[in-house]
Amino acid sequence: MIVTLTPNPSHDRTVTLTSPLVPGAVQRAESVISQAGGKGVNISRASVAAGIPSIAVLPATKDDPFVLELLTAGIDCRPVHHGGALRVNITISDPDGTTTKLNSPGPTATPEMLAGLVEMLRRRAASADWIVLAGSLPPGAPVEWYADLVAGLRGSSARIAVDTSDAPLRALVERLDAGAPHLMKPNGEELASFTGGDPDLLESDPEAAATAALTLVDRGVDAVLATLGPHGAVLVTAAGAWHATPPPTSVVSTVGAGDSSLFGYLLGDIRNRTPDQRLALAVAYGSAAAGLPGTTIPHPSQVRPELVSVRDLNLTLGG
Ligand SMILES: O=P(O)(O)OC[C@@]1(O)O[C@H](CO)[C@@H](O)[C@@H]1O
Repeated sequence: MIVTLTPNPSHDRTVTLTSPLVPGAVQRAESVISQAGGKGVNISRASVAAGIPSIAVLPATKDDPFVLELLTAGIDCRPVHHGGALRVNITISDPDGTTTKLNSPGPTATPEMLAGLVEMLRRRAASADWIVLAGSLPPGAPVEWYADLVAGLRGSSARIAVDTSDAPLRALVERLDAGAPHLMKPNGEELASFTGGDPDLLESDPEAAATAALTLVDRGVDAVLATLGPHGAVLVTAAGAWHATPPPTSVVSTVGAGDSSLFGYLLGDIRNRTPDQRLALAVAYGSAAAGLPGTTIPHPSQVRPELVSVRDLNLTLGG
């Protein structure tokens, strides 16, 4: 069972263009689609599609069409009451797969809503293999909210994964000594945000990304899955470091690729796969997602781990 928390879910609206986006121009869209999204929601979708039970915890009113969309898709969605209207995030998809994303701040969180989310997670923790805390925090949530949540959940039997960015990520990294998650999934830019490295270098150089990820492992994180866009991903644990290269992919929309990768890793873990096999599943899930429109999350039948090549980085560990 995977329990996901999406404290700032979004209606993902994807505008598909027939010619590349030109800032300042009037352009006609080929199509516009809307999907209930947010990082944890996407992971719950992938999980249910793969036959792994999942609960999606998020703030919303019970009768919000967002909640109804998820329930209709077979996702066990547990909304915690929040009066504010959910945000709309816009994706502009160019014909060559270039993805431009405009993410809104979302409604302001109240202390009651935040406490309700924590309580809902605590109640579900005992039955979960993994609890995934994912995405941005809504306005009004303290930046150290995830860090506190990880420290509070560490006593439960579930393992904890975190995928966030910006100030909440930096606050979590600052406070790893008070309680580290079992898994973190930064991308190159996020690694750079707390190591001070060059984001482009970290995305394109797997050895550099693995060295940056190792700083988290040295501070108590069991595994770091660093997704590197077209350059695949690296996995770093106390036992080793691996890099996986994706198969050639015709990119349609990169939205949800990172969430799909994170789910692929969790799926491999739940199925007791070796670390390199988990990494191959993560990269296969990510590239399958990149080949699908908008925030569409792949079904296992679309995922080809056998086309992913994995190499051992032979990183010097524990030094
Ligand atoms: O603004 P956040 O919470 O960081 O990210 C939100 C978001 O971009 O993440 C998902 C893709 O990973 C989308 O479904 C959603 O729009």
